[in-house]
Amino acid sequence: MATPDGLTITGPMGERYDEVLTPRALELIATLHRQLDARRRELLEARERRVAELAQGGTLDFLPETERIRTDDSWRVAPPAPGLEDRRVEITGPTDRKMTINALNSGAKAWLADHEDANTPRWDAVVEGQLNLLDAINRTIDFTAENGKTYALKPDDELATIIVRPRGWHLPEKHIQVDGRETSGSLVDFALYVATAGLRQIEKGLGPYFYLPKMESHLEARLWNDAFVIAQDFLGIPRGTIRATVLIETYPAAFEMEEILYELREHSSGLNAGRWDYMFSVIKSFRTRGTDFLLPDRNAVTMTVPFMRAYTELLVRTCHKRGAHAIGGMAAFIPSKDEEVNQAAFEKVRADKTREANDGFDGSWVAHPGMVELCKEVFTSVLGDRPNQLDRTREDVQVSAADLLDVASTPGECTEAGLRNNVSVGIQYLQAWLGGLGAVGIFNLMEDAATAEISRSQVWQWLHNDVTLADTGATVTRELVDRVVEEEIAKLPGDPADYEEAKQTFLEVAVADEYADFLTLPAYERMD
Ligand SMILES: CC(=O)SCCNC(=O)CCNC(=O)[C@H](O)C(C)(C)COP(=O)(O)OP(=O)(O)OC[C@H]1O[C@@H](n2cnc3c(N)ncnc32)[C@H](O)[C@@H]1OP(=O)(O)O
Ligand SMILES: O=CC(=O)O
Ligand SMILES: [Mg+2]
Repeated sequence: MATPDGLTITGPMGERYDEVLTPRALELIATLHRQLDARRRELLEARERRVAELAQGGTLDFLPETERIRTDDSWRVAPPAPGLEDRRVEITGPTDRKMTINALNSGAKAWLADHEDANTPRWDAVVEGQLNLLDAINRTIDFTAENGKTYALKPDDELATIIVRPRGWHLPEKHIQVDGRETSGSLVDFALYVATAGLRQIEKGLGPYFYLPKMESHLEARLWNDAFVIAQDFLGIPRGTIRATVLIETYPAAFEMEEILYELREHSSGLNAGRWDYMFSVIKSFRTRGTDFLLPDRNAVTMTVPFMRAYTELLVRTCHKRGAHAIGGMAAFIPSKDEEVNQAAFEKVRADKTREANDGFDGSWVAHPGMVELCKEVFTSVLGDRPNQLDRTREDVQVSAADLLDVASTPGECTEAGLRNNVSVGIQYLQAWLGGLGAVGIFNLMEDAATAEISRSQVWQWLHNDVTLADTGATVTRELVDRVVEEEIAKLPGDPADYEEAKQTFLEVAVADEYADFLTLPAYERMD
């Protein structure tokens, strides 16, 4: 197929790929790459410099140089765009054909169509996920399962609004190169959607809407804003048509929430509390700083511990001060066939959503269609007929940098049970990811790239800080981790040899002295 000068596609061309890899979409990728990729790389280097400063005893704080933005009460973000006024329940999930139909039909107000945490960015998933979105928007999507069950969309007015989550700034797309360099996964996912299905959304009275993941600073938000302006001008659509909700899911970003809204204000549709990546980022940011930033077993860190509470309270306060939606995070419990486990899962999700609704969030996330009604019911009990509670400005909330940094007072212990859970989840997740599944249920919980990052980072942190386990009194050493890895693999179904690739990837990201920034980076290298 014809491609713009300097752009090469190294991935195979499957059936109908030309409907997504259109000349216009490819031209946009080349334009965005040439104008923005050098800055993207500089911003990734700035992340490395910050990590080095933190390792040398530095800290995180609100930025003095942007104080003017925080104290200027005059600015607001754009009013909610069509289809985004009422977001009391949003479902998330990957963009394969069946899940696309199920998510759109689920009764949720919005669907986060995921190219990030819940997705394995294989070339076929990258392109076919976009094709599925195009078919859904054109209402030509259908699906027949192997068991003969057929799937079709409900009428348009019953479908969730589509919000696409492109990959984070750190992820490359090796199958599309411009001027001999691999491109940014973020810009590829963004351009392919906005130049195809996203444009169709405008014709339908909606718009190309996005969730922006894993940002670490307002300068990264500025880069996205510039991408939006370039794309809107390129496509001849008015500025402000594109809308984006930013996930506040890194530790540094929690100190720049207001600045992030400001950078994107013309295109902003709010902030989301991405709790799992946030926890991962807390571990990652201070991983070499001994016990001051040591989290207990992953499952003991709830949303009510002081540092997590400070983060969500500040998020609601910041959003509503600026007229932006505040969207809650993911309770990882999913329905189970075991009635007792199922009941506990529903109770925990109800408690989580009730806390969020009472705190002022305008809506929240669920991972499974079976949880949609529950979340809707909880938020409706607080919102009633109002589409949101933007009027709850939460002026009572006062959160300091010290509150956000107060990890030390988190109750709980580091245990061998926690170590075993982290090892088993990490290996099982990587096994699924390398096989093309970016989200899976493990031990009755939804696991995705964010939750798996917590597991492998905890193992790294405990190992590299000589942590003593409360239940056994043992110190976490390389020998102990190696033994636990073998024992946990032996408990999994099938031949232990089948897990070799996942095991090696896990060891690379959980024990190697050089900490990998993201587990998906070495995993992506291994994928083909
Ligand atoms: C940290 C974060 O970023 S959270 C956001 C990213 N993570 C996610 O989006 C995870 C989303 N959830 C999922 O992917 C899935 O729920 C899983 C993988 C955890 C479990 O999926 P399954 O094992 O298929 O669960 P289960 O068998 O109970 O599913 C029942 C039905 O619901 C469907 N379903 C389950 N979850 C979803 C979903 N999120 N979206 C659409 N449909 C779904 C299944 O396709 C299945 O459909 P069927 O009955 O027509 O065959
Ligand atoms: O993307 C969401 C998260 O919790 O991570
Ligand atoms: Mg995340």
